[in-house]
Amino acid sequence: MESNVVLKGSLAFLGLAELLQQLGGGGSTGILKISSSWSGVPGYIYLKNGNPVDAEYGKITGLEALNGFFGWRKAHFEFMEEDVNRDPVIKKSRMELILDGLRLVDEGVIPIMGENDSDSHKSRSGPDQLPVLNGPVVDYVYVVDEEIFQDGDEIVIQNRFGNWFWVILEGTVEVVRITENGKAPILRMTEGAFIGSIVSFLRDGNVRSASIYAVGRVQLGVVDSELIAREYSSLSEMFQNILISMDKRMKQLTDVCTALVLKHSPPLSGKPGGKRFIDKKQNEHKIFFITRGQAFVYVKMKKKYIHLLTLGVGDLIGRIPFLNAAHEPYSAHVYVSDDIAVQPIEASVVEQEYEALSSTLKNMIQNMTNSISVTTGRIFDLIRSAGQSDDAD
Ligand SMILES: Nc1ncnc2c1ncn2[C@@H]1O[C@@H]2COP(=O)(O)O[C@H]2[C@H]1O
Repeated sequence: MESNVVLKGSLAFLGLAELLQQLGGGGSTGILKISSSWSGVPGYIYLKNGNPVDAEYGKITGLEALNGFFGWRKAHFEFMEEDVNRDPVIKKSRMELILDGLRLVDEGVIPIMGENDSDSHKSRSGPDQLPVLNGPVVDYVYVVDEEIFQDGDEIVIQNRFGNWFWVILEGTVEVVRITENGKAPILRMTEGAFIGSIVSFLRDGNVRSASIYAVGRVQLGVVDSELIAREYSSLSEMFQNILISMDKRMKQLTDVCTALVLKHSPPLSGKPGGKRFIDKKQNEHKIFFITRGQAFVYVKMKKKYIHLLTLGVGDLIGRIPFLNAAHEPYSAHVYVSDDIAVQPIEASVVEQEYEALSSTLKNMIQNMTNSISVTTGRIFDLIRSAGQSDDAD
């Protein structure tokens, strides 16, 4: 019974949001059991390939049960790796679940269990505490060389050219955006995470979008980029465009995160312009490429709209179910310019192509979606902590 427990600890140290990110990054399948002395019965979250598919708390199941767990602070967890044969009752992406769960706690919709109110923000990773991005077990088949870096070494230098990749074999690195206003630490990455932009093959020279430093001793595996480049060039144009658009999303999020860390240009608030394009009921399961005009992705927090992304021609609107990388439709609102024109995409066609990829390329794509998810989580934490001083209004 005890042998398949692969991770256990306290939610007071590792909040549920961070725990779900970690299990998600590793693509874990199994059951997360949460126990608290404040509750008579334990709760369960069922994960398949890193995504919560169902949850149970007594007679409460699905999304309602899962949301409630965001309010559990003085609780212990155990993750048991095993097959999960449940229909996916929870349809939202991991990122949407985390963002919504935290928002519902902030808004007081989900009560905090086992803690007095003044402590309620403490256990979540604070604005100065960097989230950590991990990855699945490393597949050594595509590792052609190994490199060692010591604490503080600069592994990647922002704005330099470079289009090779590493996978982290051991240790932790920190991603830092350098600007004229100062250095903005964005997040940390550890075992299994990839370093390097996935779309770098497309350009003559990939300009590094951030600097990366070793935190302690780090061992990196150099990824066989020729192998990846060959596979990448065999992808359909549509699939390549999806990856390019996801990479753009990640870079824009890193811009927003940087501005928040450096406390420059507070994120735009107020009612967005343009017309509403996508919401929970309408277009829920649809995906589109923009063929003309622009789309603006906003999240609503504490009655304010925060402008996260500007999407243009060739970009994707909507969520590809297995990719887990979009904020809309559940956690974000999309507004569009008057001249917008879009072309629908069939998710099943994209999925077929994805399923045929090598596990390495799949891992690299998942790494990008995890980066989007973790960076968004950090943005929300920064906004929340900045917003706490506004709460009095
Ligand atoms: N927000 C982010 N989340 C995760 N990794 C990032 C983020 N921003 C930059 N990086 C990493 O930092 C690297 C800098 O060089 P590249 O642009 O080639 O690829 C980038 C990514 O690997």
